[in-house]
Amino acid sequence: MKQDMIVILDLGSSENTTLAREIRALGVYSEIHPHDITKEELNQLPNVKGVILNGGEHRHVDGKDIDVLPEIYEAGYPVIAIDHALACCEVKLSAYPTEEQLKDFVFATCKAEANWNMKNFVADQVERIRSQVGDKKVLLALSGGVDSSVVAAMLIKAIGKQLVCVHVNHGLMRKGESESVVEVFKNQMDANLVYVDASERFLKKLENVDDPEAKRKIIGAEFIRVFEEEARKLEGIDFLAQGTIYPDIVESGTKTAKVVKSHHNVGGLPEDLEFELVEPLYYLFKDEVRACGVELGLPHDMVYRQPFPGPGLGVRCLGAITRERLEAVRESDAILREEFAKSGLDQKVWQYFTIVPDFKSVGVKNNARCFEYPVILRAVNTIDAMTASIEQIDWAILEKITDRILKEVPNVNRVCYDLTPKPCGTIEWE
Ligand SMILES: Nc1ncnc2c1ncn2[C@@H]1O[C@H](COP(=O)(O)OP(=O)(O)OP(=O)(O)O)[C@@H](O)[C@H]1O
Repeated sequence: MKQDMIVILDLGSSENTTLAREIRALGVYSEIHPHDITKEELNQLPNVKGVILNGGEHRHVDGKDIDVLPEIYEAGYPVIAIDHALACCEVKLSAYPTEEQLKDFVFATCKAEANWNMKNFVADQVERIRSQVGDKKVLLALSGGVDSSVVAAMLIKAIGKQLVCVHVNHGLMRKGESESVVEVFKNQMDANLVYVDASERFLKKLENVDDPEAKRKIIGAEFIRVFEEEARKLEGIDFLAQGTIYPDIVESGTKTAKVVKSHHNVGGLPEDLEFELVEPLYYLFKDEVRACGVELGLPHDMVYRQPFPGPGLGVRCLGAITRERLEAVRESDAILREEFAKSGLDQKVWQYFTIVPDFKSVGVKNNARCFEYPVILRAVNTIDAMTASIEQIDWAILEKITDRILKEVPNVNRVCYDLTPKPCGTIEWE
């Protein structure tokens, strides 16, 4: 293993991730572990140089104060405590450490080296994956999104053709998206890729369904069904890889934090399909996942793309999905993305897309009355997706996009710009 590690033990602080990130910012790898980790478990973690007992406002759990096991102090590592007056170590800080205090502990006391970088992380993960998997096969659901793409690239590097990727085209992908998964993974990286075109099947299931929640449920359940069918066709698979990332774990609730939301990746597979999990991005934050993707040689567009909802364009084709309107969403979205890239807005705006509602309005085209759909543009900025503000797009760019959509997208005769911030409008319309 190439990187030194500082272990943070979670004793109810709400700043565990902030602390982990600050230590990583010093160039030293850091992981958060539960307060009741045993000495043996701690000793099994690679290259531990020091331990931080991170106390805080949630230390009182189920009527009593939680604490680390006394044996932790005998594990042979330097220990520092934050906001934990009863800790049995020399250095006890009453409040969150300053940068100087942190540096002093990490470098002077623990003698950790600043050797945390993506090159070393990838090298360590490749080694871990090889020893976990041996000569067995691993299955991965590859959406083409950032997380599963980086997992795929990592596993291809570690075990090559022992990885089987399954990409499901549910017909709700953006223009060119499934094609780019095939191009990058099958053609360029020579991966073992199973491409399933299930568009017809999804569209059939979604016919006449106009309730947004019902649409999302059908898409999710159908995805699991298709993936399960493919998994059953394959033989001798022992592992399932997932793009679980650190915020998924932290948000799912540690032993002291209240559950923010439960997160399942490719959850929902039947229990008789028993796989052991491979999760090589488990300890990475989103920006680190992107940096890891770059290190693994993935195209910039794939790694820095904007977030895309699981149900895809299905929630932007409002109401009951029709092929006609789905095409209008896909084509207008492609134009919007192209024009944003040309003007550099793609580097600035967090998320931008188009929506096509299920009603028509009157217009005039080629001197004749027409009755067609509107396209709604949305471009928002946010830090945490809890609130969002509207991007003030240059008028000339809006006009150019409008002009192109009206000329190039069939069945559309009107373009609108959504000026609603969140709250009260959510980012997506459904
Ligand atoms: N069309 C698809 N084909 C194959 N796998 C998929 C597809 N859609 C989703 N998945 C799998 O389900 C996981 C969760 O999907 P979700 O839409 O929540 O994206 P995510 O957590 O942002 O991950 P990603 O960035 O990889 O899309 C993905 O990481 C991927 O493994």
